[in-house]
Amino acid sequence: MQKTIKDKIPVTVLTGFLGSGKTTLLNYILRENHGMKIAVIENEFGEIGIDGGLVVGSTEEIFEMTNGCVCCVAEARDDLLRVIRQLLDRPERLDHIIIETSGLADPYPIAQTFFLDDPIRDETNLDGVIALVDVKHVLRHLDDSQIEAHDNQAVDQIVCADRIVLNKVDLAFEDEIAAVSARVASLNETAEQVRSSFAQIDLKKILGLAAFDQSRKIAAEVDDSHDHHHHQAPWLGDASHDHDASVGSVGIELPGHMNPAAMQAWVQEMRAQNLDNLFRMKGIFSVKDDDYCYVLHGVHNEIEFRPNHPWANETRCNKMIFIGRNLDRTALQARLAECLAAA
Ligand SMILES: Nc1nc2c(ncn2[C@@H]2O[C@H](COP(=O)(O)OP(=O)(O)OP(=O)(O)O)[C@@H](O)[C@H]2O)c(=O)[nH]1
Repeated sequence: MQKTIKDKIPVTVLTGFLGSGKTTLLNYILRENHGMKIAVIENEFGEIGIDGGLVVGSTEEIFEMTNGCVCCVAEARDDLLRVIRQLLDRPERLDHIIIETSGLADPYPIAQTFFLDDPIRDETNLDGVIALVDVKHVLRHLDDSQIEAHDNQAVDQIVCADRIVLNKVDLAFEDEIAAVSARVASLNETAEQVRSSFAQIDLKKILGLAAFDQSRKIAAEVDDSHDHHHHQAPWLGDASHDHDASVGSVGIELPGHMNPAAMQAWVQEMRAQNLDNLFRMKGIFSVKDDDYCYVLHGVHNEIEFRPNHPWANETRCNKMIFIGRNLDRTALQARLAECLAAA
C-alpha cells in the first residue's frame, strides 16, 4: 500500500556555504530536547573527515561520508542511498534524517535523490532544503567573479532552498543584514527567511515543514527529465555541473601534541593577513598536557582556537583541513608543524 507523507520519514537537506554554521546548527538541533530520534549524514568536502569530531556526542547517530561530494560523484550518491537504505532497514524507526551537505555542494542533486525510482522514495519524504547564509561573508561568494565560468554553489544553495537562515547576525550591522536579505530575496523570492545567531532557531521553523512548493518543483523537474532520459537519473552524465577547479582542500595530519601558545600566535598572525582565498579552516588538536580536545575554526579572518570537549575514548590526533583557492600545501604544512610542542 502506498504510504502517505505522514508515514514517511522526513529528510532535511542542510546546505550553506563553507563556514555558514551548518555544524553549529546540527549541534544545536542535537542538543535541543525535542524527543526525536534523529540520524545525521554528513558529506564533507576535503581529504579528511573532521565534522564528525565537531558534532557533539549524542544519542543520535552520525554517519560521515568523505569519499567524494554527493552532488557530483556518482559513487558518493550510491553511498548516500546505501546509508539511507541501511537506516530504513533498522527495526527502530527514525523520526527524522538530516543530511549535512558539504559547503561546496549543490543541494539540488541531493534533494533529487528523494524523487528517484528507488525504494527509499516510498519510505522517505523530502521535508525541506534549509540553507544557512553567513551574513558577514556571503556577498563576496555570491559576487565571486572567478567562479563565473562554473556553477556558483553559494548561489545554487540559496536558489534551491525552501527556508533560508540568515546566520551570524551578531557579526553584522542592521543595514548589512538588510542588504544580504534583499540580495537573498532577489535569488529566491519564495523561501521564508529567518535570522539567527549561532544558528539558534525555533526548530519548528526548520524541521517538519513537510513537502512544499520547492520540493514539488524539484519533483516536477525530475519527472520532466525522466521523460527525456528514459528513467535515467537526471544528474547522471550532467556535464554542466562543475566545481571550480582552482578551489581545493589541503588536509594535514600531524603526530604528537600542539603548543597552545604557538597555535594562538599563528591564529593572531592569520587574522592580520588577507585571507580572501582561504575560505575555510577546520581542525581538531591534541594540546600538550591538556585533557581537552581543541578545535580551530576559521572562516576567512574570523578564526578561533579553543578547547571543545574532553578526550574520551577517541584516539588523540591533530587533523586540520584548509579549503580555498590555490592553496600552498607545503607552506601550510610547515607553518602548522611549527606549532607542535617539543616532545
Ligand atoms: N559569531 C558567530 N560565529 C558563528 C555563528 N554561527 C557559527 N559560527 C562560527 O562559525 C564557524 C563555522 O561554523 P560551522 O558550524 O562549523 O560552519 P559549517 O557551515 O558547518 O562549515 P563547513 O563545515 O566548512 O561547511 C565556527 O567557528 C562557529 O563557531 C554565529 O551566528 N555567529
